[in-house]
Amino acid sequence: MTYDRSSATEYDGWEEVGNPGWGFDTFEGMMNRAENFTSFNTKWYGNDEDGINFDGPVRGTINRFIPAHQKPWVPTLNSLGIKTNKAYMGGNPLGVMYSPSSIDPTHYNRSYSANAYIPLAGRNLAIMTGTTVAKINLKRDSHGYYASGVMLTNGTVINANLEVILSAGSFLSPGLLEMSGIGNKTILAAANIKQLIDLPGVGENLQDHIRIQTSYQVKPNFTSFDILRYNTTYAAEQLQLWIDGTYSIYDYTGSAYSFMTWKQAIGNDSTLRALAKAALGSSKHAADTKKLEWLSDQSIPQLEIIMSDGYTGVKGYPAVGTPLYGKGFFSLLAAVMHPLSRGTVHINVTNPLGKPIIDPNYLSNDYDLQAAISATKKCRQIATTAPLSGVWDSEYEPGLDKVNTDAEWKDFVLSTTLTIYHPVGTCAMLPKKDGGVVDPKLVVYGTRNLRVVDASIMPVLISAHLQTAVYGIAEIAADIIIGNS
Ligand SMILES: Cc1cc2nc3c(=O)[nH]c(=O)nc-3n(C[C@H](O)[C@H](O)[C@H](O)COP(=O)(O)OP(=O)(O)OC[C@H]3O[C@@H](n4cnc5c(N)ncnc54)[C@H](O)[C@@H]3O)c2cc1C
Repeated sequence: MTYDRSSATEYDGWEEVGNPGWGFDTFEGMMNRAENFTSFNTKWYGNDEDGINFDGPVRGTINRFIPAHQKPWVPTLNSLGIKTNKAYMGGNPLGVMYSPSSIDPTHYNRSYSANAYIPLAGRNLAIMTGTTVAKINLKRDSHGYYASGVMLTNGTVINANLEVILSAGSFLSPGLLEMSGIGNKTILAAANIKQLIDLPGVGENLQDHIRIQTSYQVKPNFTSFDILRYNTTYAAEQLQLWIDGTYSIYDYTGSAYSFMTWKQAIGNDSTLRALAKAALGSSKHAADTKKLEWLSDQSIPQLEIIMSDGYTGVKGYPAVGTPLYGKGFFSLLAAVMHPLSRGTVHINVTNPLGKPIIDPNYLSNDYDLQAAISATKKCRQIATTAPLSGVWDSEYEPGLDKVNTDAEWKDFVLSTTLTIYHPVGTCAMLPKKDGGVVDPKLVVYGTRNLRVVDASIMPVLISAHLQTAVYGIAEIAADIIIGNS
């Protein structure tokens, strides 16, 4: 439920790679349209000059529940040179902050498209739950291919009067195009699907944020979120408070965030920049060239570190019966904002209607690996800096006595790196010659009325969690479609 935005320069970058009308000037307004912001804490945000809005459908809130051991977060980052940023939704996210969550403060549930937008829809919206689309039906006339409708997995055909909008997400939209005969000839041939439109960019260009974390056992005088794992009486009481709409630990969402450049995080960033240059070689791909450019731009975050309450690492919460069972922890989650690895997602050619084959290609170059190592070391530096150093007794993962040398950090990163679930780029909005799948009107190349509207169209991964951008993309699409119809 992290609700944030990247730097203005990154949205501008989407425009610069061949998409007129997609820069921050437009996109900020589109993200604002979706947003209805409430802050209980007027010290954090509170006026629309900060790049926030108060009358859209999706609720954003600075959480009212902040654990006591999280209070040192802002002063600790401040003492490491990271300035407090109270307006980080406005195109400059660098700094340390309490981030909003997409929470509806009237009942402390998640606010999202299903409960925010659908109630606003007209009576002509029909939703078919539990229904899976097998493919888009394409027909050809003298003007070329057009989408005549979709076929469900049970064989039912639904006809389209005007157009078909594909929003199956970064992992499933490419496969639906492939099932429909749009994509790379070799993949379609292997799956026995007749190629109708040659579009080799489908399912390529997969980018994602990688996440690595360290964890700390809090001093006994602090109550961490882990209490819900081992104290069922407390958990039941708190759940009832939440159901009753009263202040409760169940209100908790991650709120302690920070975004920094490599210079801010590690000082001299020349090694990382050299590794990035070497990793990309002579690539002219838009995602590569933009990421390289952004590495030298001191307005763009390269590292995010979140203080996440409760244990959220890889080793696992201590097992029942072990000495640490019943103890509380927090974790510092680091996310590399612009990893250079690009992967793929395609249909499984031996079972095209089954799960897709995802190859995220994580840590496939020395920049990504070194960035992950630097990110994890930064987590420890933050944890061992006052006043945060005063709230914990021991580093549970990886352990102060276990990981110290470069080789140990490398092993730790290689065995514990996760995703933070931000896949983009697999139906990229780029010129066709550059590997694009959709044009700036989100129309799939080679068709005139098939659009993709989801995270897969983002051509370059941005330094933010994705939901606000997905709402912005949907708002732009709505304008384009209404303008067309
Ligand atoms: C675990 C997790 C945590 C996340 N946390 C955050 C966060 O805190 N903050 C944030 O900003 N972002 C977060 N994200 C990212 C964010 O949720 C996604 O970027 C966003 O949902 C992408 O939207 P989308 O419309 O592209 O795809 P989706 O939200 O994936 O929507 C695609 C929809 O298409 C449906 N679909 C797919 N194939 C078919 C088919 N063949 N027939 C019918 N329906 C189909 C799917 O069921 C799904 O409902 C998180 C993601 C994950 C997975």
